[in-house]
Amino acid sequence: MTPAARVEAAIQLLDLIIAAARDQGPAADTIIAGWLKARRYAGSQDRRAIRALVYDAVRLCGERPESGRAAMLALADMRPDLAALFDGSPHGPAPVAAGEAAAAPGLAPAWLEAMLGHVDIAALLGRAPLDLRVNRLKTDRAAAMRALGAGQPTPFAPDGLRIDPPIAVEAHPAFRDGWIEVQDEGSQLIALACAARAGQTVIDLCAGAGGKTLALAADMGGPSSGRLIACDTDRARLSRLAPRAIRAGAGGIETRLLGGGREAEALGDLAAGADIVLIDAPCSGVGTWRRNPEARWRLTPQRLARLADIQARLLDLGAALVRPGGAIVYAVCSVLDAEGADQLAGFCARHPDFAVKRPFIAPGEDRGGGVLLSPGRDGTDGFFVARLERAC
Ligand SMILES: C[S@@+](CC[C@H](N)C(=O)[O-])C[C@H]1O[C@@H](n2cnc3c(N)ncnc32)[C@H](O)[C@@H]1O
Repeated sequence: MTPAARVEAAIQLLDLIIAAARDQGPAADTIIAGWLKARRYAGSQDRRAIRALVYDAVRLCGERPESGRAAMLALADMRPDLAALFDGSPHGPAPVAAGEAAAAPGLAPAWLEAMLGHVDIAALLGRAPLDLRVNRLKTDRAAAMRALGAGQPTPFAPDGLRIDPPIAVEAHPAFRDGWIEVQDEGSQLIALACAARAGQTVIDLCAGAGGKTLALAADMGGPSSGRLIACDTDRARLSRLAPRAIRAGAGGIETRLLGGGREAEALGDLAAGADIVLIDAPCSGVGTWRRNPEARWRLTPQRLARLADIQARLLDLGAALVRPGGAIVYAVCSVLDAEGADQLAGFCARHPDFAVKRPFIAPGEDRGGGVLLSPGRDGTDGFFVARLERAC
């Protein structure tokens, strides 16, 4: 493909990504993968170049742009090499018309930027390294580093490896043999905040495909040394846990599919019985903008309010599941107070029998009783995490 044709391809992709963000369609990565799959003529260099153009343009535009072309023109305003490619050549973008507007550069939609004064927003939009968690049920960090021939220990999580720039690890024997899982250091720290131990009853209330469940299983020395119950309302996600657990040598994890709004019924037998309840709640994902920068075009104040309602409900559900002396660990991959510090304040007002404890010694910044992790400060994705201990 010519350089101009790559720019035109990126414009077409941006149009799809903008529409998907407006209509709650698929994520940018999924759109790009599908689009490229259907265009076999694009070679590996074309693919890399198109992907880079798309993500550079997405990162540059804080508000959702009018069109892919407006987004690419914003990038071209900063890069004369790109501007020169709007030349009307075959398969390339049409020349810029007189008065044609480029999208305005920015960090985030104005309403969100106003809620993010306490974090480095530009760092939220930076490029993420690849973090791995070494599976202690199978190996240790030094052996995994030797097997991979790459990586450095992450600064805080004892089983973390950071690979920067990222490499494809899914095809590596160490991955196939269950030695490693792809997991941001922040997620590893959340599992560590649970301090799950052998013999305990641990509920992962929003387990998804089990990323943190597997870390909890490793901390428990394997789930057969206690009870580890992974729950979610999403059948497809939860069904991905079993094969991952087998690969990781962590068979025996119980799974429970919950009905949305009827979660308490499905968990009645566990009332006041858990040592630990991890609530890795559904959230806006503001803390993962490094990986999904277009997510900032999806969020609306209404959607944020709906998420906050679900989070408060899940916290109350968690409170009913914890035994006296047990703990809830509440986490969101968001740095918005509406999903973090404000949720914690509401919970404490509703449940005076719980006390807030710092979930780990380092890293993170204290915020409203919990801890905020952020890419600018801690090098992790953005998270809010809190540990709530129930009085004996
Ligand atoms: C942040 S994700 C969890 C990620 C997962 N813990 C991991 O480490 O990979 C939030 C999960 O909450 C689930 N969820 C949404 N509403 C729920 C509810 N009412 N009860 C339980 N899980 C819910 C979603 O399906 C989603 O998988």
